[in-house]
Amino acid sequence: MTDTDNGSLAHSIDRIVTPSIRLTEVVKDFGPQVRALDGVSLSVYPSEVVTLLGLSGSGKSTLLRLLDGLHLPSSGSVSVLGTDVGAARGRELRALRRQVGFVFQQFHLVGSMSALENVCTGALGSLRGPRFGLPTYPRTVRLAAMEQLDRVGLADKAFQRADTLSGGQQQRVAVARALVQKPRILLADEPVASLDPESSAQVMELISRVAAEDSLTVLCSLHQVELALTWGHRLVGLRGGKVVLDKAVSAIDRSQTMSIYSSVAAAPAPQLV
Ligand SMILES: Nc1ncnc2c1ncn2[C@@H]1O[C@H](COP(=O)(O)OP(=O)(O)OP(=O)(O)O)[C@@H](O)[C@H]1O
Repeated sequence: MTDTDNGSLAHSIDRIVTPSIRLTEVVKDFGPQVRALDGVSLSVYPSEVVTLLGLSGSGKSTLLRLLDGLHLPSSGSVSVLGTDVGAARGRELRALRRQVGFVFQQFHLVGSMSALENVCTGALGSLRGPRFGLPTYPRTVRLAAMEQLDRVGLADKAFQRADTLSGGQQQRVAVARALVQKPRILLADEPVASLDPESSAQVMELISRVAAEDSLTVLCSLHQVELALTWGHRLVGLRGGKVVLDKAVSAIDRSQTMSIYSSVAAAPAPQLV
């Protein structure tokens, strides 16, 4: 067994289960100087929680942004829920994005809005026109938002301004906002990087719990090996834009995670092309 056996096994599994996410030989260049992803092939299956580890600049955010159409691949293909993301435009891309929730390191809440209104904004993709204030959202959306806030343990903070909440609470609001759109996939880009260890564990426990309850496929980038081993089903390591580790957490020997971080000098990140 090698450190990327999951990658080769994926070809066999793909014939039986359709992956929620499939990257095939994806290269992403930013101009002629920077190759952020260098031939990445990866399949993520329904209800899997996969964590992405890698040094700063190894390509984690780039990979996640390709899945939502925020970046286009330079070559190779990116398929999400059966849609070719690189080719999708307009209505098809909007329909795909409604099924993909995104949680960011910096929460991206509107500080002057209440927690509840921030959660309601998660439904904007399926509403017509802009909304100005909580009462302008349909009652069904407000109720669904309240339900998600309750689920993340923050019903009592519903009418509190987002910028008065702690970092951990703000991230839980951001998770509720992603959930209100009823996604099938949840992408999380270093969701706990700005949080203390206790809040980090709470947010990871929350993501893991809602993933199980809603059968979500999760791809989550992290910097902490320990969190990846505790909350993920599978760990994918990126170094210099390449997959260097792809294994079920249950099969990982902790020392293998060093392959993601070792030989830093030899890992050209970013690579010059
Ligand atoms: N929009 C962009 N324009 C130019 N270069 C970019 C852009 N986005 C990312 N890069 C470069 O691509 C490489 C991979 O960046 P990326 O943000 O994906 O890494 P990362 O693993 O998410 O890093 P971090 O852990 O610091 O967030 C880096 O060299 C980065 O500078």
